Amino acid sequence: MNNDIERVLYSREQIHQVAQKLGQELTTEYAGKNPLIICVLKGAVLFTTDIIREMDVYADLDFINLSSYGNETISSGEVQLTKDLDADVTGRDVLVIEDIIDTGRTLKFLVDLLQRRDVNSVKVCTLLDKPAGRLVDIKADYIGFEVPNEFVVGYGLDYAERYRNLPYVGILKPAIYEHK
Ligand SMILES: O=P(O)(O)OC[C@H]1O[C@H](OP(=O)(O)OP(=O)(O)O)[C@H](O)[C@@H]1O
Ligand code: HPA
Ligand SMILES: [Mg+2]
Repeated sequence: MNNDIERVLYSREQIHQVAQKLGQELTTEYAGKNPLIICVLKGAVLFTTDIIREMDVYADLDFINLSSYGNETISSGEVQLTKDLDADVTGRDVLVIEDIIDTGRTLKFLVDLLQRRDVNSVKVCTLLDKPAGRLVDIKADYIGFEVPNEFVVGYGLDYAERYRNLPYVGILKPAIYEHK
C-alpha cells in the first residue's frame, strides 16, 4: 500500500499536533454550549476521533454519510445522502468535522441541509482544505492544512475505498488511477 504513494504531505505526528491546536481553539469556541459534533462519513472518521479527544467540553456526537466521488478521483457533481443524522438539530450549535474540502459541494449540501433544519449555528473544522479545487463558494472556520491541487489519500481519505487506513496524508501516484 505504501508503494502507491508518491509523496507524504503530513505525517501522523504533524496531524496529531494540528488536532491538538484545533482542539484547544474549539474548546474555547464551545465552552458552555453543548455542541452537536457531526462527523461526515466515511472520510472524516479518523480526524473526528482525534479532534474530539482534544475538546474539553460536553458535546454530543452524530454521523451523516454523504458521498459524491464513488470510485473516481473527480466529483460526480451529485451529493448522495446515504445515512442521515439521528439527532434533531433544531436550535443546536453544530460543529461539522470534515477530512477535506475540495469542490465544496459536499459541505455546501450539508450546511444548506442544517440551515433548513433551523440550527442555531454551524461551524466547520476540516483537516485539509484544497482551495484550488473549489467550484462553489464555501469556507471552513477551522483548517488543519492547505493541500495542493492533487488527489490525496490516507488518514481517512480514500481512492476507490482504499488507503483510508494509511496513518499519514500523501499524494497518490497518478499511475494508480490512470491505468485502472
Ligand atoms: O468538496 P468536495 O469536492 O465535495 O469533496 C469533499 C468530500 O469528498 C469526500 O467524500 P466522498 O464523496 O469521497 O465520500 P467518503 O468520505 O465516503 O470517501 C470527502 O470525504 C469529503 O466529504
Ligand atoms: N482525495 C480523496 N478524497 C477526496 C479528495 C482527494 O483529494 N477530494 C475530495 N475527496
Ligand atoms: Mg471518498
